[in-house]
Amino acid sequence: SQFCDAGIGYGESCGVSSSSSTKLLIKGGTVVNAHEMEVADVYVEDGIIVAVRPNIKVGDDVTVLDATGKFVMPGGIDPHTHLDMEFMGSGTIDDFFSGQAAALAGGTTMHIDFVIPVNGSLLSGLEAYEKKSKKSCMDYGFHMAITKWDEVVSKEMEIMVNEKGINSFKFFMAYKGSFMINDELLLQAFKKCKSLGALAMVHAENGDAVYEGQRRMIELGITGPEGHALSSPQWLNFRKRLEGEATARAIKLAGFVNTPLYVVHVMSIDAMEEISKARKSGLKVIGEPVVSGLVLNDSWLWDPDFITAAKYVMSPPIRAAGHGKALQAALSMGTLQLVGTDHCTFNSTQKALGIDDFQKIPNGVNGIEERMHLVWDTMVESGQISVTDYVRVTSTECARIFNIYPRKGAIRAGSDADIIILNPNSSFEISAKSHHSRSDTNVYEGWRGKEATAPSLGGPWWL
Ligand SMILES: NC(=O)NCCC(=O)O
Ligand SMILES: [Zn+2]
Repeated sequence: SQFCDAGIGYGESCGVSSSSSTKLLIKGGTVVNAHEMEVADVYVEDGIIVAVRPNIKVGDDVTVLDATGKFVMPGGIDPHTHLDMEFMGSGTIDDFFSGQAAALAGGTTMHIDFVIPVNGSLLSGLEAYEKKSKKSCMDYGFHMAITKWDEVVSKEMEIMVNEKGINSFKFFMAYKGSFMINDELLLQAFKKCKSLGALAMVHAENGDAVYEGQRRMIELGITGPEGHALSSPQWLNFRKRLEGEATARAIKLAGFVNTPLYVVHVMSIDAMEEISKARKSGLKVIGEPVVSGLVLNDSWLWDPDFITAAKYVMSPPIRAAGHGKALQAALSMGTLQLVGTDHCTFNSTQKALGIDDFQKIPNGVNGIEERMHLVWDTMVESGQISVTDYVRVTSTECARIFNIYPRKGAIRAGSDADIIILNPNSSFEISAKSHHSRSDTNVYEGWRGKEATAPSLGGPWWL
């Protein structure tokens, strides 16, 4: 699975400097010698784990040769990213190289990106992404975003599944006038997923009502980023309810077709409760919170400085304080299953497109570099989940859902040597000045993260 020269050491091929704590465990994914075999815990040859000390467990203190690293874990897998996507007319600032450098620096060793069709064509979209991903320096996979629905798209889905190995499709119930498809089409799309054995994913918001609410905000003279959260004059922050409504609708339609459903970027209590109800009733529904939804709150959208407020604009919107805590609790109880990022960055100049009208602010926030750190601090250090659960929600669950396990998501003989070492006793300050993303802002500016290192063996995960 190596795009990069196997002789390259940890992270270096993406310009991510490695810390001394990993140097000797795996050197360039290849080094194993007799002396090291006696004292190391995990032995690697050509990027594959060939042996693991018996009984080694996640969270054990490990012998990392010549190092002080503490916890050894399978590399993180980010189930939901947007690198190099053209979104609402403005290309994201991170491409496969910078976005992946950011991922590796933060301990995520594989990501699954959304291919955006070109003029609705899945094949053209994939072709474009295959070209872009030549700049790749770590393992990746693809989901396909579906931005319109017709017979051609339906046929192309067959090609995606049968010939291209892409078997998860994201449908947009929001972004009226661009990506959104209505219920009639969504039902057909779910039926198609069912017939192909593919996984249907949804961006769940009531796009018609969000559109209407946004227009009302503009009529009321609310043109700033706070209008993004407040898209209805009836109730403050009514928009979160529209996420719950759409989540329930998608669940019911998928249930009607009897096909599993994956809800991406679950941001509100309302949506989470719908997922919880569905799972209790036996429906196959997976809920993915993203880091921004777990740890941030919408107060930033009221910041008087436009550039500060605009960097927090994403959809569904970051919610009022309280939603994040509830999503954390749901993650700890297994109501929500895994943590993604929806990493989709725009720099200040791009965000400034919406200076007079919040509807024109490109939607998206960073997170791929911060995911492992912030989930650790928020969930493990606070005592909400164990170290083992941390591995599950950041790595193993994703590998299982997307059929990558046990090649990824485990430290065992035969698995890829995507290993990270996290030192909970050493931390650093997150900042746009030092992060690896190309964005000139960071929504976690000033937060702290724990030191982690990751190898950088890259390429499509299936090679
Ligand atoms: N989430 C977001 O605001 N940006 C990326 C596009 C999407 O997934 O909705
Ligand atoms: Zn989305």
